[in-house]
Amino acid sequence: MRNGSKAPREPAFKVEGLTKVFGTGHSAVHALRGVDLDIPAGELVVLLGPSGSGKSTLLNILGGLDHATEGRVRFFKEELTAMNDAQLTRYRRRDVGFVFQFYNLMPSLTARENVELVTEIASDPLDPAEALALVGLTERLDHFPAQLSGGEQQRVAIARAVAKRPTVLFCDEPTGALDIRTGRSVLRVLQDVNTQTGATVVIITHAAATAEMADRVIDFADGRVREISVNEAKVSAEQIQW
Ligand SMILES: Nc1ncnc2c1ncn2[C@@H]1O[C@H](COP(=O)(O)OP(=O)(O)OP(=O)(O)O)[C@@H](O)[C@H]1O
Repeated sequence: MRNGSKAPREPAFKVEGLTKVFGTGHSAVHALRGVDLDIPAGELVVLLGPSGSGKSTLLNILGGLDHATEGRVRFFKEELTAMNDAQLTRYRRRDVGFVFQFYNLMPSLTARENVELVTEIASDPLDPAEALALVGLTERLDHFPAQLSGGEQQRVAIARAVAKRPTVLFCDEPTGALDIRTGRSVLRVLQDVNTQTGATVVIITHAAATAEMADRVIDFADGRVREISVNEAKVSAEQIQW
């Protein structure tokens, strides 16, 4: 049995009949067409699927950045789809970290200061140096983004996202701008965040091999879940075969 003798994990997210339509009439785009899925708390989940299949739309709704057209999303005991904008903002601030393909660091601030932007407004944050140690950047605390490689900048962005101790970390193409070796080191950091902080980590990627390190792989096609597979023998990021 997966997870040894442990009981199945409680769902962090329970998604039922989720649809999202952008626009109306002839120009309507059906980005999600009735999605049902569970994301168990503490798992590392990879979302795969062709361009335009609805992955980012799902992530944006789960992350409280966008509203569903129909259907329900439950986050533990709370219903995200019943929240107003103020409640969604509170949910994002308290529970959610985001990592995107481009790092969005402030160029005039050091690595430590970029992380401090978040820790200064979070309620029970990690120390910025501790967050940067978690991503292996202890030696780079006082470097500016221009003095860091792409992979290092992405690791600062991950430190910034995890410094507020999010319950869930959403990553949209986190290795999309990186070469294979650097991408692998960033995936390793996401794996460490998952195991060391217990955060649920959801990664969108076009690199199908990333699925090898996931607990669960959700394959999208045309706004629907095509397949969900549980990975019985996940590997560490270094062992991924590209
Ligand atoms: N704000 C928007 N307005 C109109 N259509 C949108 C909007 N956002 C997304 N779409 C459309 O919804 C569909 C799903 O897009 P989405 O970005 O979720 O796909 P994706 O699987 O994440 O693609 P990619 O891998 O290229 O990022 C696409 O047809 C897209 O053009």
